Amino acid sequence: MMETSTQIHATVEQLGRSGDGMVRHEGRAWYIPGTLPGEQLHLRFHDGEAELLERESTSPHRVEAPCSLSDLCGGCALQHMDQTALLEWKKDQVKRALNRSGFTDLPEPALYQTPPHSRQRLDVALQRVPGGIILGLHQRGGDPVDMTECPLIRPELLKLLPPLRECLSSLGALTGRGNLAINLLDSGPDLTLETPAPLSGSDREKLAAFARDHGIPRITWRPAPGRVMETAAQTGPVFHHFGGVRVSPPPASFLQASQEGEQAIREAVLAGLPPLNRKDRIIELYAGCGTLTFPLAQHGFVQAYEGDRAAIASLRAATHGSRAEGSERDLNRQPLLPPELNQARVVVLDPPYAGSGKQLASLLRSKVQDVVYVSCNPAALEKELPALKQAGFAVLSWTVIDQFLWSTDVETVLVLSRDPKRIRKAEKKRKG
Ligand SMILES: C[S@@+](CC[C@H](N)C(=O)[O-])C[C@H]1O[C@@H](n2cnc3c(N)ncnc32)[C@H](O)[C@@H]1O
Repeated sequence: MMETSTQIHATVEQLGRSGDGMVRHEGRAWYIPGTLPGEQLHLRFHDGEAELLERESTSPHRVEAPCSLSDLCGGCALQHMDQTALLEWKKDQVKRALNRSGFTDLPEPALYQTPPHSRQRLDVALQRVPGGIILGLHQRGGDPVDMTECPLIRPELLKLLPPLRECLSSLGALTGRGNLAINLLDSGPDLTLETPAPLSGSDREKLAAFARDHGIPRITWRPAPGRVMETAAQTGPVFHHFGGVRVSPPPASFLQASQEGEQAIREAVLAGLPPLNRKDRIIELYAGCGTLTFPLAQHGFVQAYEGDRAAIASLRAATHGSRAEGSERDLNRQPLLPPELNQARVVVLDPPYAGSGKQLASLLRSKVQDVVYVSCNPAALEKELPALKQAGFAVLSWTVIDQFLWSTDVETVLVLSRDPKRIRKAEKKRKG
């Protein structure tokens, strides 16, 4: 059978959720990587696929990618877009989610963008290849790309990569594919390594020597995520500070992507609290190991809930002398119920990427008037916002934080209230 192909000229209408330019052809949307809104494209459609033959015009927001790996590495989808336009696009995504959910009369948002070289968390794939290993992020749907440069990560992490590559390539346990998570903590880089085979005695010696030589307090090993971990090397205490409180995060624990992003989130959350007495209760849901708990504890008594056993154990161990307590709870299976939530003057929630599901439904049935919602996914937010609107909440303020520079991810802090007095006050301030 003869294959048919069609050629067209089309203009990119908008960016899709993955950051690819969207054009319409024969009633359907097609997504073309590396293109920007307003750009004119010459395309060929062949076998159900769109091929970019030529970009015939250039968006004023197009810039040269700061990284020579940008076409290959799947870590960044939008390095070819200037940072101001990128932040504006992220803001528009959140605004659309709010508007579609019925929140139309909105205050101006606060915007924040983290600078390059600020990422403090890195999760890289490892792959044994002839003569060594590849250490880097996956191409879109493909093999990892060796991270020989990266404009995202902190310089300390970048500097660590060449000796790390050398050390890991000498490990017998890395027989095929593996993974490495690095959290840059106050105590130094905390490494969690996954390899297909168990570590041998000689592997452990190499890791211990690497930890000693490079100021790494801890290297942990596990066969796969969720499996039992063991300490492969420990040269000193592991710690990090949240709101001035010293916490000992578990291996591969959740940490905000950058210190700057964490600060922006923290400031937006604290600024969104209603007036509080020190005795007032703040219920914090999805607390991790205490990023927001300890700063919140300076404003009220915090009851923090978290499902990850190791994370909540580290939070609880740090609560001594602070005005916070932590409880382990799977908030999907056992959401906090309205009578429990009603004890709170304000609820702060920072759910995972998928959103807060049943927990939000229970929150909306409670009498809680004030909520600060931290979201890392506008799509999940869009699913949950209509119920908040229906339950009588208004958006008092919203902050869009681009802490995942050059990716499509967006962090948002929404300050919501259904307290008529607080809503009126916010409106008065906004309009007058
Ligand atoms: C986006 S992180 C926020 C953590 C913390 N607020 C911070 O800023 O570091 C989401 C947290 O939700 C926790 N989590 C995910 N699913 C959960 C569940 N079903 N019940 C309770 N916690 C859960 C994760 O372990 C993670 O710590």
